[in-house]
Amino acid sequence: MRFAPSGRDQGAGLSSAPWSCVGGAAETGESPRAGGWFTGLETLHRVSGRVRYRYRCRPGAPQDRHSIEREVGCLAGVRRVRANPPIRSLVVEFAPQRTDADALAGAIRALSPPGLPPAAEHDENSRLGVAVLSGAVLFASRGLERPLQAPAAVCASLPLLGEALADLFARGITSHVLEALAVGISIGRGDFLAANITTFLLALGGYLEASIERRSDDMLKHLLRPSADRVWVERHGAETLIDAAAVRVGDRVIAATGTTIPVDGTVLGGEALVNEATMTGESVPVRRRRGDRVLSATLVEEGRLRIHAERVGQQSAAARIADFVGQSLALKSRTQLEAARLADRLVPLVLGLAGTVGLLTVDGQRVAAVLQADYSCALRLATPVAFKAAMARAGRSAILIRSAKALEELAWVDTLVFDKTGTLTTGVLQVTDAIAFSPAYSAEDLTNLAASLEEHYVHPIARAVVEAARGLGHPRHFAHRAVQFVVAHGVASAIGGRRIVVGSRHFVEEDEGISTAAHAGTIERLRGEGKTLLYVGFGGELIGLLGMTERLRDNAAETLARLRGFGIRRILMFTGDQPERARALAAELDLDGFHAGLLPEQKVELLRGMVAAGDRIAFVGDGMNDAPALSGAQVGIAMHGGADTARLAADVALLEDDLGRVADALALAQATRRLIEGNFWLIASLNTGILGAAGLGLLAPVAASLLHNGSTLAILLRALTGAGLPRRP
Ligand SMILES: Nc1ncnc2c1ncn2[C@@H]1O[C@H](COP(=O)(O)OP(=O)(O)OP(=O)(O)O)[C@@H](O)[C@H]1O
Ligand SMILES: [Zn+2]
Repeated sequence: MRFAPSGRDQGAGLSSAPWSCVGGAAETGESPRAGGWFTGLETLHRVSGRVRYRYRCRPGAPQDRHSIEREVGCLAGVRRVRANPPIRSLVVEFAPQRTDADALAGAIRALSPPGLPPAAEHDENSRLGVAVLSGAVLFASRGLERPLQAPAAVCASLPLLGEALADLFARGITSHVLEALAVGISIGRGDFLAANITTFLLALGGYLEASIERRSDDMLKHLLRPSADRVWVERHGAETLIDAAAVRVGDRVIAATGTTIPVDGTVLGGEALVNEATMTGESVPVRRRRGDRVLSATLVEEGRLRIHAERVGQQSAAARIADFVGQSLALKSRTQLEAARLADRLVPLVLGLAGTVGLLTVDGQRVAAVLQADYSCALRLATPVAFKAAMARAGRSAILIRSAKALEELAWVDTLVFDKTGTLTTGVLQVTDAIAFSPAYSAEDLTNLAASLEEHYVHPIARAVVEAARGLGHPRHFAHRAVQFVVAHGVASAIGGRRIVVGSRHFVEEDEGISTAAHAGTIERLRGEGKTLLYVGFGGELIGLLGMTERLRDNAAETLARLRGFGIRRILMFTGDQPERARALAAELDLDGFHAGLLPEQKVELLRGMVAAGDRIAFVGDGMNDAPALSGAQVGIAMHGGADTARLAADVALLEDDLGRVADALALAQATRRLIEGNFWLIASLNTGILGAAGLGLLAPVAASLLHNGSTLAILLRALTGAGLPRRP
């Protein structure tokens, strides 16, 4: 049997940092598609700290002992789980001070089955069914005998009535209730055409929305798949890089700074700060060490872990991604929330108007006509549909926009802050100089030494060094101890018992106390040539320098010009590189300012200060050290090809290595804002007109329904087709 790992020791650190699991809805209570794995759960027997349930699984959901024990074992306070599927018995041991049998039962009921497709597809299909049914009724009922028309209309409107009743009990009077009331009055008055048209148009609208929602979900899911295709594992005592697909349960997987953890498992050794935002939405990293559970698709921000793989490949990824997408889609924009709130407030208004008209005129026809027109369905639907259409459009332009909220904020941005390496410059650096100072090492040795360490990391500099070593024709790997990565400084390890460091001058000189004074001349010469320098210190001595060049992106100037054209007031550069390089580039690109020599925390501090001062900032970065900054600005934009951390911390991720996409994203966001504002205006004026005319008795219910629903659909279609949104250039 498997023990829930959190049960081994209820260490203080562990219990204060509950890690989420698949279907961890029980903990967050927020996943929109939570629930439904266990349809029946009966408490059979309980004593302090132990409870036995009889359970029943939803048909089609996983029934195996392993899945059940694993998922239930993830719940807060659970120490140990034993499931016995043949007799449907589930024994759970828990920490009584943290939970009890009833709370646990609630949490178990709220679990969703791992790896099942989200409910959106069912929703879409059933809505299509309803739309087809009501459409058929609409067309057929003209030919029906009069006495058959009533039951047909009632039949077609049943789903609507059901939804309205459910709403009425759960949330009070909503637009669904108004719609049902209007349809009901029309049926009561024998106006079946009006009833059928309304039912059909509402059903069609519902289907369209579900369909676009599913499509944009699918796209996001596809785009968010973790990128790691090669994984370091420890086999027979040595670390080897293997295909992600070849990782097996029981493997010892190594995950280091800047990479996504490729498996679900338990930490065997090492220590790291892991960002579990993909799972929990919480972007403050948590410390993970021996005995802790870690989850695939979460990110190692700093440190290094040896992990015993318990779930690998699709098995772990599928569920994770579904969860993540659910979370990000649940993140509603302010506009969307405001529209929904406004819609709610307008419902009683329409109802009041209908009541007043009814009292004044005692004319059922007028009441039904007034009830046909309300603002809320258009208000409620048009905004999210426009956002999703824009997100889908963005996806086709190789821009992944994480949420409606991100898109909305991007439209308001007035300041852009760029990171340098890999963002304004191409992510590809070239090692041009390898200069050895010690006679014991040749220039080739120097490159090979540095590459032996750098091959373990993802950073443009690391990549350049590894490429340079490959380019030597006979790369040689120096056996070294585990590599330590110091963010924004460099890498360190030990070879033959002596410490080796490769990194910035600050790192080597100030942190490691290795003097560079003896080689000041060479350093100055290379810097004068505009080279980015890497210092190699070994055994406390500077043994050499690697000089690299980087190139501005071809379209950097053009993109910045476009951004200014979109109304961006300020364009800045924040870089970890030296001021000399930064100044030259800033002058070349005519930036409004720059800050150089920054550590990641300093980038965030600067951004926070600017946000506090009222700037609306988008930060564009690519590296793993950019993750904090990406979440520090209103909108974080991650370049393609950057570290996983950047991609997952970002609100907008570019899927092509093209800086121009930043301007495209901004153009799209602004166009979306215009589209939504236009829709607002249309909805308000059209429906006010309809309401007024209906109240004055100028519109029959059929006409009101056609006008209202027709215009609502037209507005939805306008949103859906993204009218006015820029197409992929
Ligand atoms: N993998 C690495 N190997 C060696 N040195 C590194 C490595 N990563 C970073 N450094 C050193 O730390 C410095 C700062 O790194 P950081 O990633 O913060 O900025 P950057 O890549 O130079 O520029 P930017 O901030 O514009 O992306 C680098 O200029 C380099 O000297
Ligand atoms: Zn190595």
